[in-house]
Amino acid sequence: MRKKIVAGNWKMNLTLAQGEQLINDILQAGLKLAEGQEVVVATPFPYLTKAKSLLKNYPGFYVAAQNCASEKSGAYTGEVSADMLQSIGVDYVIIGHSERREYFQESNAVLAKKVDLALAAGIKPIFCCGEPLEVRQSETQNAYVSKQLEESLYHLTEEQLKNVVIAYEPIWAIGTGLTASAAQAQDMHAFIRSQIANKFGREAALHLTILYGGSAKPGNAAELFANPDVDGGLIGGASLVANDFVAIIQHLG
Ligand SMILES: O=C(CO)COP(=O)(O)O
Repeated sequence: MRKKIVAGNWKMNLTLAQGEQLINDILQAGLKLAEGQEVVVATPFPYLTKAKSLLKNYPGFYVAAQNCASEKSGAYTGEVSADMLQSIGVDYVIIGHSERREYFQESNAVLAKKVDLALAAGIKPIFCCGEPLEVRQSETQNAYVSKQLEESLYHLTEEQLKNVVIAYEPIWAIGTGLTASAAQAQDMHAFIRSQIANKFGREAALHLTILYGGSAKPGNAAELFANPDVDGGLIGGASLVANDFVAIIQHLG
């Protein structure tokens, strides 16, 4: 069966000391992860090594970067490559978060290159997709998301896709307190799975972990995770509070 994942995206928050405290508080909760369940913490780049060393003796706990470069190496001042992330033991990398798409003009084509470099380095991409409010209001979200998948993932082989996680994050629900309803999440996740089945086959689609992100919190996680095509969450704000993050993980079931 496919993996169930709760991933915390810290974004550009916390000092190293605060991040360390947060991880220690999460570990203190003594979570018992069931077979196939994973917890991922996506920290800022400078904390990844520390996060990895704190989590390395805890089976089922992994670290993620929040981005990687779209080039392999070379004169790209300020960039961090997938190979560098691999060399410090990073397990996952978030690719195509809507904040990167919006503020750093990351196109579907650039994201396809990042996905390729991450996979080549042995790091699993958490590929984000999701529509802005006006697209949802015009009820064209399926076509919008489908194009994101097509242009960044459809060049992969079925074998490569096995190492990709998809996160559906409707932009209108990110940091707004507005959550997609359980039915809206399920509808989109089922749609994404059907698109993947059409392109890569039924087996690949059944194996694919699809996370929901956007104002997920302890109070709505159970309802969201109860849907057959929602395999966990990518959590922003609530991942910065140990008790909330732990409560969300517990709702994985
Ligand atoms: O962007 C998100 C996770 O990547 C979601 O953020 P919030 O949970 O703060 O809405």
